[in-house]
Amino acid sequence: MISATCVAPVNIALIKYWGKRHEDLILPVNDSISMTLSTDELCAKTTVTASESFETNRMWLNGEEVPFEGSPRLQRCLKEVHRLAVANGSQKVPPSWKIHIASVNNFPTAAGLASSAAGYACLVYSLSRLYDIPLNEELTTVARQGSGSACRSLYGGFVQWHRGALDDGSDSVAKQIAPSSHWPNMHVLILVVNDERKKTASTKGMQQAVKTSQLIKHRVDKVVPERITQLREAIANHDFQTFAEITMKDSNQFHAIALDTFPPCVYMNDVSHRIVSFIHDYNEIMGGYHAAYTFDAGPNACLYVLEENVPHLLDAIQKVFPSDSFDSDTYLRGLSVPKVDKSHKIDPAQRNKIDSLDIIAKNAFRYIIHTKVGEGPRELSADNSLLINGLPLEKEK
Ligand SMILES: Nc1ncnc2c1ncn2[C@@H]1O[C@H](COP(=O)(O)OP(=O)(O)OP(=O)(O)O)[C@@H](O)[C@H]1O
Ligand SMILES: C[C@@](O)(CCOP(=O)(O)OP(=O)(O)O)CC(=O)O
Repeated sequence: MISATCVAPVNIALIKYWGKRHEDLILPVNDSISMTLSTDELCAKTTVTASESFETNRMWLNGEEVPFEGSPRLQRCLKEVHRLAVANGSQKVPPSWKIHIASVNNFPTAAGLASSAAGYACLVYSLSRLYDIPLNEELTTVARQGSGSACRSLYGGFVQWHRGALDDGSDSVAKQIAPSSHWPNMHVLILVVNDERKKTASTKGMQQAVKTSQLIKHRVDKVVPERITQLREAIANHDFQTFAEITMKDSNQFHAIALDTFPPCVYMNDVSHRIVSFIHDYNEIMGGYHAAYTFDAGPNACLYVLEENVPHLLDAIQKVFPSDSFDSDTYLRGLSVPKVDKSHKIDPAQRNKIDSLDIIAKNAFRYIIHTKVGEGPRELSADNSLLINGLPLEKEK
């Protein structure tokens, strides 16, 4: 019996992947760029065990067994790992051995916080450790076939998923643009919006967009290629102004395409739109971009902000979106935030303008996660295993 246990990060796209040119191979219609978030705050953790004595492949997600054979995406990932093991001459795991997988997310699953990206990246990375396959571009093509955005979570820092041109998808790979150490003060606040409404799953939503949206063609042919070049340059130059503008415009365009889909897909809600409007007001008061929003296929906002501006932004958020739980231990999660004091050199005129902003909504967020740019997946020691003798910890007892 052999095992590997790993953690993998969430990534949030700055230029969105939306639309496939091949459903099964998960080949996108456009390139995308994301930032990987630190695993200290958000991560998937997975143990994979292979044994001669296992009769079937099995998987447990957050403690509950999920049908392995009923999931074509899981099966495709395993099949691809087997193929790479042969190609790399790795004989660590005999091909006839079945595997057991246990995975947990330290944040809500399927709540629009990119659990599928962290989850499939973690699965594929753990399998690569088990089968002794190197982490390289080819491995990103395997994660891509679990969930498209997962290929970007195999690297830390800033990552580009190249759409590729080949029919077999072998050139549709993720590559790191810059490591997390390149822009270490790039922080993120995730505003988890109070909303239990069910969304249209990303897979379905983008399928409908490709079929029915007329705007998506213009985005793919014209807008994204220009933005990719500009954003790469902005990242290289630590140019937060261009970074922020492209990020916000691309989020808006993605949601415009979702609305241009027929029937339309509505992912943002009223609170999301109020956050957008607040960030524009805030940036105007500050005389430049101090924060940039982006929204995935759900109402939660992800705000990019430089570390030195976090306390002031959070202070302003609490002014306009006051929460009764602000001082509770569970409202502000993740990295600690120093209180705003005199060391935050804010022009008194700006201070006054922020202070005079009206309350927009009370108790609009369930909680806020403060995190930052982070590293790619990593292997943990055996004492972190989620499986004992091939069964999840609690089932074994
Ligand atoms: N740790 C994990 N290991 C393996 N698969 C996972 C893991 N976490 C989530 N998944 C898969 O991802 C699915 C959830 O993906 P879904 O796209 O619905 O939500 P999300 O990724 O949280 O949100 P979004 O894609 O909108 O950001 C789960 O049903 C499961 O199949
Ligand atoms: C809005 C997005 O988060 C869409 C992510 O879509 P998925 O990667 O979840 O879709 P599938 O490939 O069908 O599994 C934008 C992005 O991450 O680029």
